[in-house]
Amino acid sequence: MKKLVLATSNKGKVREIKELCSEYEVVPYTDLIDAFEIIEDADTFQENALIKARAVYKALGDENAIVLADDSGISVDVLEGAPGIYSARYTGEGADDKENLQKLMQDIKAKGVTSSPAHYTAAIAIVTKGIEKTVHGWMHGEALTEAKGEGGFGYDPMFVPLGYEKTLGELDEKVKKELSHRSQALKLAGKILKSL
Ligand SMILES: O=c1nc[nH]c2c1ncn2[C@H]1C[C@H](O)[C@@H](COP(=O)(O)OP(=O)(O)OP(=O)(O)O)O1
Ligand SMILES: [Mg+2]
Repeated sequence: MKKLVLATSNKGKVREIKELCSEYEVVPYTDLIDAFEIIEDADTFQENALIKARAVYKALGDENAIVLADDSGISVDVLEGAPGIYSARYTGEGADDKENLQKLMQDIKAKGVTSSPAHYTAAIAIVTKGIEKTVHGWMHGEALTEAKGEGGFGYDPMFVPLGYEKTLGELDEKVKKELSHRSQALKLAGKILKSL
């Protein structure tokens, strides 16, 4: 079984990527080396995913390692696409998921609406010997001003996927597994991984 090293410290991502890449041995990099800070200072999901994958590839010091990074976030139409690449830092550096979720609901409410069209983006970067590739996936839907359910992570309790009436916090995890930005991007990443 080919080993994929994940350049992430987000447990929700690790859980989902393990589920979605079951034909690989998926290992978070922190199982192999000490966690270190990676500054995600680019302007796009794509570049930030590459920054993470390159940093971990270099730190591992194993040229045959295959490293996969995910940079993702939610963009809300009524907020002109915010928080976008700043989703993890919406309430500041070191913010937690709950604080970010509360702020996003408040900011939508402050626009005088109770929901807004929104979408998640995931950029996946794959870095290995002589190769750097990126792909994207999206999930469209509606961002609510009310959090419902405990499923998923991050902004999922306030996000209703297009075609559904419940949030990702409430829906069976199979729905997210099928539809998510991450699963769409990983389907494409799978084609790259097969060619390695
Ligand atoms: O499926 C998702 N369901 C809910 N929320 C999500 C999802 N996907 C991304 N998000 C949110 C969480 C975080 O606020 C930001 C990702 O930020 P992002 O920098 O890519 O990840 P992170 O800092 O948590 O971990 P790391 O950089 O180590 O991979 O978007
Ligand atoms: Mg991050």
